[in-house]
Formats: sequence, structure tokens, C-alpha cells
Amino acid sequence: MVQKQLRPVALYLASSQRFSAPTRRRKEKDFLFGKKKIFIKQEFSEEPFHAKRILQPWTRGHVAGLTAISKIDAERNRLSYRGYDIHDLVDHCSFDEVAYLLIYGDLPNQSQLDAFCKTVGAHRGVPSEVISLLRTLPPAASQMDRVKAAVAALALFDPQREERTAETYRAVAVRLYAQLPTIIVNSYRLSQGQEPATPRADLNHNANFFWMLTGHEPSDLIGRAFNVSQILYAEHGYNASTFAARVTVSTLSDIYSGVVSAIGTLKGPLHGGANEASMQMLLEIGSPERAAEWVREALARKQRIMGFGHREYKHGDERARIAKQYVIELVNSKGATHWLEMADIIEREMMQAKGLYPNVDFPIGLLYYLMDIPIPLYTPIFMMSRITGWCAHIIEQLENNRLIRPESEYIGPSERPVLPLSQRP
Ligand SMILES: CC(=O)SCCNC(=O)CCNC(=O)[C@H](O)C(C)(C)COP(=O)(O)OP(=O)(O)OC[C@H]1O[C@@H](n2cnc3c(N)ncnc32)[C@H](O)[C@@H]1OP(=O)(O)O
Ligand SMILES: O=C([O-])CC(=O)C(=O)O
Repeated sequence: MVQKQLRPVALYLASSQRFSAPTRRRKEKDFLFGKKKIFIKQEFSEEPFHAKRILQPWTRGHVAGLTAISKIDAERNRLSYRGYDIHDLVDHCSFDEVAYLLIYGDLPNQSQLDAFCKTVGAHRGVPSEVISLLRTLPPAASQMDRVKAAVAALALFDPQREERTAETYRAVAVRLYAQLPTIIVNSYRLSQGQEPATPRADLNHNANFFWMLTGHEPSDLIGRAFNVSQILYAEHGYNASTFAARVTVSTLSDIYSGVVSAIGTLKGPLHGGANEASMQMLLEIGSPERAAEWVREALARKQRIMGFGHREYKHGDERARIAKQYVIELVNSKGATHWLEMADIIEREMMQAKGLYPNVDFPIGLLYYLMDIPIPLYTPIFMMSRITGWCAHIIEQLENNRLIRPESEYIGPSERPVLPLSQRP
């Protein structure tokens, strides 16, 4: 039996015979005292030499860069955007104010907010060519893929798309914030055989979205709950989609390319796609009586339960707790308590079996269902909010740019000659 030797990565590198002495010293120094203060917390077994073990240190507990946009304090379950605690933001702000905060760096005063909303309202339209493109795309394709194609096309109609200044990027960020709801709702409407809706300049971000989707403004409760969900989804450090955007623009590619990379990354069920997947799971379970058994059987099959677990939060995701309060309000107002019972049972089972808490996607998937929003729109709606965080990071990256290019460590076959085709086994 192989004896497991637990030791920090840096020590492993220092002792590895696979590097020359100067390289070993440089790598050890980079790991422990490097300019970017990289410190690897992960411990792993040196033997057997296993790809999973060697890859994990690069993806966990690894500070990949600095940011002044949001702070995740996982130990205390706290999250703040530019110094403002999310509790304070959801209690006191509209999503338009939070969007301004993320894009410009501080909360707006009344006249700044009025000017921002006026600009956003004036930019909600998209070129007719983008709507025509949406008409031609396969209606059965995922809404994330349809919207990704439309955003890529939108870039081509922006005469500023090749300007690389923070000022231009902020202007593009405001336009994308304004235009994404139009693209998302109309992508859905066209895929359902409906005609596109025209955005309204006089409504705020949330009310305009509901107006375009349903033809009326949301009730007070739905409006408040949707506003909170948009604030909770807006920003979260170097999450996968934001990191993808930063990598893309670090090559000095354009802001739209960064956003398109981010959309493709958000789509996956281990990231933003989990809000749709978790609601599909609730529908599949169907009733509280089946919930416990369903979870146990799924876990026995080694299936992941969508909407649970988080790379950062190991003691719970505060955003999930906030969102759940609104699920409770909506469930009570609709008399649909079985959804809450089912969610509670799944949470209990996951805690008992795996020690895992729900993440933000679990209650928000259900929240959107209770608002009668079609499921294929949940991840695009996440995007409608996260566009603000993505753009803030893209601007931050541009202002301090250095190409993001991590190193990899080769673990494949040692060097070998190429045999002529006729001699290969
Ligand atoms: C807005 C957001 O993007 S929040 C995240 C949304 N994604 C989801 O909800 C998808 C479900 N959750 C997951 O897949 C994971 O919890 C992640 C990817 C979000 C985070 O993963 P990490 O904390 O890094 O854990 P990792 O993927 O390494 O898994 C560690 C162990 O926990 C298990 N695990 C983690 N999450 C889950 C889950 N939701 N269901 C079942 N098992 C899980 C894994 O199977 C693994 O077990 P193993 O060691 O026996 O193989
Ligand atoms: O941070 C992450 O890994 C996932 C994410 O985007 C979030 O939780 O909002």
C-alpha cells in the first residue's frame, strides 16, 4: 500500500528532482514570496503521482490576482461590493444603483442616478440586424447560446469596439447593461414564435424586463424579490466567467470578446447554469414525499446535486439565505408551500450526507419559477446582472493590464522519438 505523505506544494516543488536547482529555487520563491503574493494552501499526496492531485493546487486556494471590486470573506459568510455589505445594498438600493456602483466605483447621488437611468433607457434598443439574426438562429438552441451569438454580432455594429480606453469601456458597459435585457427577452420571444417586444425608456432595469417579457410591470413583491436577486448575482470576485473575461481582455482583445467568453463560461451547470438545473431537479422530484429518497439515490449514483456546494463558501452562502427569505414570501403569497417543504428536505439531506449548503443558485432558481419566468431564461437573467461585475473586472484589468498566462506543469510521457508510420504498433 502506498504511504500518503501530506506536504505543502511549495515543499514538494523544492524537493522535486524534476527541476534544476536554480529553477527549483525560483519556483519555491515564486510560490511563497512572489510579487503577486501567491500562496498555495492546498496539501496533496506526493505519491502516487496523480494528475488530479497536481492540478488541484492551481485551481483551489490560489490567489490569481488583485481586485478592488468585491470582497468575499468566506470564513464570516460576508460579501461586499466596493466596500458595501450586500445586506446593506439589498436593503437600500435599486439594481440600477448597484450597477452604477460596479461600473463607476461608487454609489450614485440622485442626479448621477437620474442621468445614468436616462442614458440606460435611451440605449435599450439594439440594431435591427441583431434581431434579424435572432430570428434565423435555431429556436431549440439554448438561450445562452442564442444570446452569445447576438452579443458577438452586436459588437460588429459598435463603432467604438476597437477603442481600448477605460472611458470607452465604461460607455460600452452601460450600453451592454441596457441592451442585454432586450436581447435576452427577444431571443426567448422569437424562439417561441412570438414577435419581439420594444423596450421602454421610462422604466427601471427590472420593470422594463418584466414589461418586455409579459406586457405588464411586476407586482410590488415580485419587483422587490427580482431586484434583490439581481443585486445578489451582480459580482463575485474571480469566479470562472469573470476570470474568463479577464483572461480574454488581458490579451488586449476587445470588451465584447471578454463578455462573449464570460457568457460561454457562465452557461455551464457547475456555474450559472445551476439555477436552471436546480429548478429542473425540483420539478423532477415533484413532491416533498419523494425528496429525501431522490437525493439519497442521486448521491449513491455519485450525481452532483445542483445548487449545492461552493468553491469559496464552506459554511454557507449568505446570498442563498437572503434569497430564501423572498422564496418564503412568494410561496406564502401563492399558497405553494410544497416547494418550500421540498427545498427544506433537500437542504437537510445534503447537510447530513455531504455537509454541503445551498449556494445562491438554489433559492434563486425557485424564486424565478415562483415568478412564472420560463426556466430557459434563468441563466440569461443571471447574465443580465453579472454583466455589471464582468465589465467592472474588464475595466480593472485594462487599467492595470498584464497578460494573464499561468504556467502548467508537464506530467505526460517523457521525450520519445517519432516512429515512421509503418513501424508504429
Ligand atoms: C453562482 C455559482 O456559480 S455557484 C455554483 C453553482 N454550481 C452548482 O451548484 C453545481 C453543483 N456544485 C458543484 O459541482 C460544486 O460544489 C462546485 C463546482 C460549485 C464547487 O466545487 P468544490 O467545492 O471545489 O468541490 P469539488 O468539485 O472539488 O468537489 C469536492 C467533493 O464534494 C462533492 N460535491 C461538491 N458539490 C457537490 C454537489 N453539489 N453534489 C454532490 N456532491 C458534491 C464532489 O463530488 C467531491 O466529492 P469527491 O471528493 O468524493 O469526489
Ligand atoms: O464565485 C464562484 O465561484 C461562482 C459565482 O460566480 C458566484 O458564486 O456568484
